[in-house]
Amino acid sequence: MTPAARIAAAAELLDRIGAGAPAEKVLTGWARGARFAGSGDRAAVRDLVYEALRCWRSHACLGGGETGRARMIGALRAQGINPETLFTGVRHAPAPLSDEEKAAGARPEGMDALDLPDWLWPEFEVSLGGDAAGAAEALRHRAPIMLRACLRRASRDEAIAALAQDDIHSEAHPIAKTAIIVTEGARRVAQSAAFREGLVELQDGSGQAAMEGIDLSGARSVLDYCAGGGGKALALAARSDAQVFAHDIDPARMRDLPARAARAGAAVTLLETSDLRANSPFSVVLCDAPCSGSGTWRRTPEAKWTLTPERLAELTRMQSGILDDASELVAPGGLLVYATCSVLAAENEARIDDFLARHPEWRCAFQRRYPISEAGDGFYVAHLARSS
Ligand SMILES: C[S@@+](CC[C@H](N)C(=O)[O-])C[C@H]1O[C@@H](n2cnc3c(N)ncnc32)[C@H](O)[C@@H]1O
Repeated sequence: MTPAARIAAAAELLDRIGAGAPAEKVLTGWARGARFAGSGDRAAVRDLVYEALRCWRSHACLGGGETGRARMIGALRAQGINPETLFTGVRHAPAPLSDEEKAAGARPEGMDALDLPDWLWPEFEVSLGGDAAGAAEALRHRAPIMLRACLRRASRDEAIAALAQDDIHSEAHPIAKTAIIVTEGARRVAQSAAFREGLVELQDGSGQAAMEGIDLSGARSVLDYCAGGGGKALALAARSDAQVFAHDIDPARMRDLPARAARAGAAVTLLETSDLRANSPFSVVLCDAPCSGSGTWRRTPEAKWTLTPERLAELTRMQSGILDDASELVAPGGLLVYATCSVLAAENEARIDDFLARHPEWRCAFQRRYPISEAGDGFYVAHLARSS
C-alpha cells in the first residue's frame, strides 16, 4: 500500500470507531479482510489509527471536522505536511480536498489542544497540579517499549546482547535495575530468542521501578492479589526467595502465568479465592488494582474518551473494597502495597486516606507517583504497614 492508501484505510476505520465500534475489533477485522495489506501496511495503519485516537480532539480541530477523513487531514497538518500532497485521488489515495476542506481547520486551543475530555481536566488539575498540562501532553504521544531483564536467566547486559542477535536494538534504562528500552525492532521482540528463552519480559519501566522499591527482605510469603497476567508477581518472584502466590478474581486472566513463570525460571503458585484464607497471612500483599488506566492512555487511547465520571466513581468503590479485603490477608507487621496505573488522585491518594481513616492499625510508610515519561507510564504505589 502507498502512504496515501494507508491514510485512506485509516480514515475509513476511524469512521467506524467514531460510530462506537471498539478500535481493536475494527483493526483486527480490517486486517483479516485486507489481503492486499502486508505486515508493514497493517502496522502502519494501526499506528495512524492509534495516533488519531491519542489526538482525537486536536486533529479534528486541525482537519475541520469529526470524520475519519477530517482527522487524517488534521493529522497531516499537525506534522506540517500539506494534505493535498497525499489526498490526490490517484489510485487508492483519498479524493482531493474540496475548497471547503482547504479552508477548514483551526489551531486547537484549551481542551482541544490538550486532547482531554472536558470533565477530566479538573481531575487532572487536582491530581497533578502544575504537572497536569504536561501529563496531558505526554498522553498525546507514543509510549516507549520497555522490557524487564529476567535476572534469574541473564544479566541485563546479557539480555541486551541476546536481543541484538535478533536485530533488536535496546539500551539499559536507569528507571529500574532491570529496565531495558527498545530503540529499534520493537515489533520483533515477541518472536525473539531472548523473549522465548525467558531473558526478557515486556513490562513498563514505572511498574518495574515500583516493584523494585518493595522491601522483600525477611518476607516469607508474597501474594499478588490482583495478578491479571502476572507481570508484577513475576517481577517480585525474580528478586525474592519468598514463596510467591498469585490470585485474581477472574482466574482465567492468569492462564498464561504458569508458562511465563517457567520461561523466566520463577516459581509462582496460583490461588483460587476460596484458598486465600487457608494460605494467609502473607508477609506482603500487592494490590495492583483495577483502575482507569489513565497513566497508560498512550497505549490505550480509546479509554481516555470512554471513561465517565460514573465509571470513575465505580472504580474507586471497587478499589476501596479490594484494599479492605486484601488487608485482612496481611500478617501483623506485614506490608500491603497498593498500586494503580492511574495518575488520578481519586484512585490513589484518596483511596489511601479513606483506608487509613477506617483502619487505625495501619500507617502509610511510603507513597510515590511516577510521571508519564520517556521510560514509563503514569503509576502510583503506596506501602501500608500493619502494626505488629
Ligand atoms: C490492573 S489489573 C492487574 C495487572 C497485573 N498485576 C499485571 O501486572 O499484569 C487488575 C486485575 O484485578 C483483577 N480484579 C478485579 N477485581 C478484583 C478483586 N475484587 N479481587 C481480586 N482481583 C480483582 C482484575 O481481574 C484484573 O486482572
